Amino acid sequence: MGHPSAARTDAPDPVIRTRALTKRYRGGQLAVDGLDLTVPAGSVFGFLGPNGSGKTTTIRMLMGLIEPTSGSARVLGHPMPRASRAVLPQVGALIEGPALYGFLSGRDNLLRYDAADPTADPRTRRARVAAALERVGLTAAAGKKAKAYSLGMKQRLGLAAALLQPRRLLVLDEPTNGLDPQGMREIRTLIRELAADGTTVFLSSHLLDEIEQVCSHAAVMAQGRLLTQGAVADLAARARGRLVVTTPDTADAARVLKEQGVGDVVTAEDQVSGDPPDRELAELTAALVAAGVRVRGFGVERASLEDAFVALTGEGFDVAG
Ligand SMILES: Nc1ncnc2c1ncn2[C@@H]1O[C@H](COP(=O)(O)OP(=O)(O)OP(=O)(O)O)[C@@H](O)[C@H]1O
Repeated sequence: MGHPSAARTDAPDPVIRTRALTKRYRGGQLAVDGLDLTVPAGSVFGFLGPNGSGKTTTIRMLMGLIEPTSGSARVLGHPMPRASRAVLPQVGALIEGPALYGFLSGRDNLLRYDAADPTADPRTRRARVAAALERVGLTAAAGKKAKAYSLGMKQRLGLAAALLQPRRLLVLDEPTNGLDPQGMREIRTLIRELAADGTTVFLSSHLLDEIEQVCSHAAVMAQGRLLTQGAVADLAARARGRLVVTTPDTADAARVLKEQGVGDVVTAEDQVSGDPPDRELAELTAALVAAGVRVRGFGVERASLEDAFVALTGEGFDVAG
């Protein structure tokens, strides 16, 4: 610290960094509130939050589509929206569903899209379109009219449009929204492949399990504010797992666990669970056995990202919508 020129030679600059980024819409709605986001290079970064938590508003600010009310955003090291013209050609974006012409084939949609891009080389257009179609698995369907495409195929065509040029960053807003499980799997596989090629992927989602499946890093939003961010493994590990005792003697077990300092003891059928105390678990089993509790199972269940979310907010993750 204190030596900016030396700092530059350290870890690569984050691909996205925001400082106190805030957006208040004209109607007065505070959609994003003092957001400090850091997206490391090479990550698959999940931007997680229930509907209305400010994800799309943040993405629109990052892409220079709307001005922040206050605070700042840097993408690929440059300030947005000021450096949009330098930054956006290096960013592939899929926001609010791809804009497609239904009467054109998938291939012709991409040719047209590429022709509208002043930075795209017309001499390599056909080859780049063919490569992008191949990349998303649409080569066989390339001649079909886009209106005949399934939602999943349309979404893949949108991704192909984002991949017509080499990109350092892909920004995908709810890329699996509305897709059936098969379509979701296809998009997730594609995201993993793109990340393996070294592209940083920033994707928003309201699905916890999606983030756990594809992302290396995540940020959790609620009501416009950042609750936490970091490596997915660390986020889950930060939430302590639940101690679970399986026994026919649930009332006795619950009493003993409380006496032993276990918090938040909950009984459900033949199981009693609670927050594990900071002490030797063997002492707990000994106390249970000494009290005559028949212990059929005893262990600490690994915490999931959902546990971490619940621990942070004190409420469940709303996956509705
Ligand atoms: N153009 C707008 N004018 C006024 N308020 C808006 C506008 N766009 C979004 N909002 C409000 O800002 C808040 C955040 O919305 P935003 O779309 O960013 O959330 P989100 O997390 O992306 O949710 P979703 O997944 O539903 O898109 C919401 O309360 C929303 O109603």
